[in-house]
Amino acid sequence: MFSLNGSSFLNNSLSGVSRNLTQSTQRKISAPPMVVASVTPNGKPGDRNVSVLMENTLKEMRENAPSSSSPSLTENESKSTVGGGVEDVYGEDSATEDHYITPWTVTVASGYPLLRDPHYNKGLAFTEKERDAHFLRGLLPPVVISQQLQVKKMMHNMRQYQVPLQRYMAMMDLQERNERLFYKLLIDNVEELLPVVYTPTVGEACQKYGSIFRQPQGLFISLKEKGRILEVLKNWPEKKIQVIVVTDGERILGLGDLGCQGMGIPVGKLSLYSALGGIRPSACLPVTIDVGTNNEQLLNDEFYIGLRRRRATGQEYAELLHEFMTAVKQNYGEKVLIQFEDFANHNAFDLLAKYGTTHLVFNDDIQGTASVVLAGLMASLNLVGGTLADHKFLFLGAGEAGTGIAELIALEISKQTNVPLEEARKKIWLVDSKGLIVRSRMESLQHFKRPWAHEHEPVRTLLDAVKAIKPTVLIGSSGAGRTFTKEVVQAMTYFNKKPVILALSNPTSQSECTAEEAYTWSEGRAIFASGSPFSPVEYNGTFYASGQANNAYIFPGLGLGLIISGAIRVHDDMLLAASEALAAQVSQENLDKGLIYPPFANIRKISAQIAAKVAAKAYELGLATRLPQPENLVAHAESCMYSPNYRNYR
Ligand SMILES: O=C([O-])CC(=O)C(=O)O
Ligand SMILES: [Mg+2]
Repeated sequence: MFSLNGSSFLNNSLSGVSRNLTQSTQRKISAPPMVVASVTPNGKPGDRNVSVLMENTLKEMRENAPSSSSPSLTENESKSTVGGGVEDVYGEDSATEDHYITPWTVTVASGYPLLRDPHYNKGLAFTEKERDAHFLRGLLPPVVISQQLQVKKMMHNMRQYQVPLQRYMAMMDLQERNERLFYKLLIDNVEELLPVVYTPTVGEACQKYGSIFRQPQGLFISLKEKGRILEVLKNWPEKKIQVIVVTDGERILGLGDLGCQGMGIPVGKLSLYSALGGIRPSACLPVTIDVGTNNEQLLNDEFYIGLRRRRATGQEYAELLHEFMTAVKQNYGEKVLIQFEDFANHNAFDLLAKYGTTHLVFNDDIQGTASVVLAGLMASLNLVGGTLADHKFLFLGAGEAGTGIAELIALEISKQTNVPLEEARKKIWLVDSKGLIVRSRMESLQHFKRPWAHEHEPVRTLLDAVKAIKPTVLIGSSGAGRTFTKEVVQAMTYFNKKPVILALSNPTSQSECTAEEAYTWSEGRAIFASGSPFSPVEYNGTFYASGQANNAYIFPGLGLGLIISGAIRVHDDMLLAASEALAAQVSQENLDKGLIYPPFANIRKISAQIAAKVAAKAYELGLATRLPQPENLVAHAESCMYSPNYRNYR
């Protein structure tokens, strides 16, 4: 299939389309196939610029309303006016005869376009036979090497770069050049490369997205596309989409409003869906909704890639989002998973509540983070003792992550102890920018904070809240760095033999404290994990390794579980199931090192376990549509996972 980002294909190979067709006909081969936009009604064979052609066609479609443009029919001729029909990849069945459709055709990639197609390119790993069969002779140097050697070489090259952003760019270039090699590299070197394609480096990449921009990745839907979002979705070259990660860029990690440049996040999350969760890359669609930005620096940046206006709000915002959500379901059906990512609080909760009942959606920052933190807490009980209900939790930050985690902990406590949810919530306290959330503040609180307003006198600072509440677990989720001060960590250590301290905010610059600070200030007693990775720390001659409490442990497996069961809704019990599955993967050996998360090196196995538990829950709740339920869900999940190994071409 051609890649939109593979401008290479569009630019280099349209003259090659007819050649491809001829060659493939002559040779009667069928792999690797490519979808090409062939001649449109108003185009000529061999026209180079398909996007212009398609643009014209679409323009024409818009100008000619269906009834006025339809050819006149005689009395006897009947035409279909109902766009229903059986589901087909190209949408012909669902278009009435009045509608224009895109005349997609399938052909076989060979020669130069094959080398430029990231889905099928293997570079120097094309075999002699493939070089003959696919007209590659002379287009490559004589040597034939294995994918393994390509990985070795790429890793060697990657390690030459000192600057993380250069590594990020090298990885993105590889993704655009040779997709399987990109995934092979990422899967085989996940611990080394996760911080490159994902947190923390992706944060810097988003901040500088405009200046490092080379090729578009993902789908950009801006206010300019209002009224035409369905058309925009149809421009995407892949027809079978299973997961969409969408952001509006308003709260990128803890970095704030990065507008359209937030695209790095959906792209990064989806590369993890494939590498960590085994979802086929072609089934993943990154989307950024551009409603403007309130980031003055970006508005004044000559390299900014987004709409140069302030953010749309209210009805204008809601309408664009609604059109998007409707178009997605219309185009991809009921079972496409939509992950909301890095929306600001004021939209995140409302979008989740609004679409949670009509679409297969979840919010990664509210629910994915909650699930990963709950898993870490469950595992930490092996080190600190007691049950969840025996502990007292204090949060700094009462936004998506804070309240999402708090609610999932309360739900689990309520299930374990049979106390009402309201009772379970009383073990959990939250501090926001105005201090401890208490009953006397109720009137002025945003709705998502209200369940946490317990009876207590006002407390202004985090340190005073630690002293007043005496929590056993301290969780940072405010997006503000350096807020777990020495005094705060020392107070936690004063009240607890082994204080559990989670500094969740991302990227590293926004972390509430560093691993080194946590271990030093607690004199090596803290059970510490953080959203962004930290290297092991030496304190008093002992090495302390900390886990990464990042939703990257959860969403790939959760997504896989939803997809293999054909789930149509996300249920909180699935998040609890995911937490239990992840916690069960923490070995005694991990715990002995103070780790409350398993190493990322085993993540595909872990994702399969999570997927199996999530799928089992979907079946149990009657939310699964893929029937019958496979007997061994773990084996089934593993068998469904995408492998990046090169395929052999006929
Ligand atoms: O992206 C990450 O590393 C975790 C996350 O969702 C966030 O910080 O918003
Ligand atoms: Mg996020």
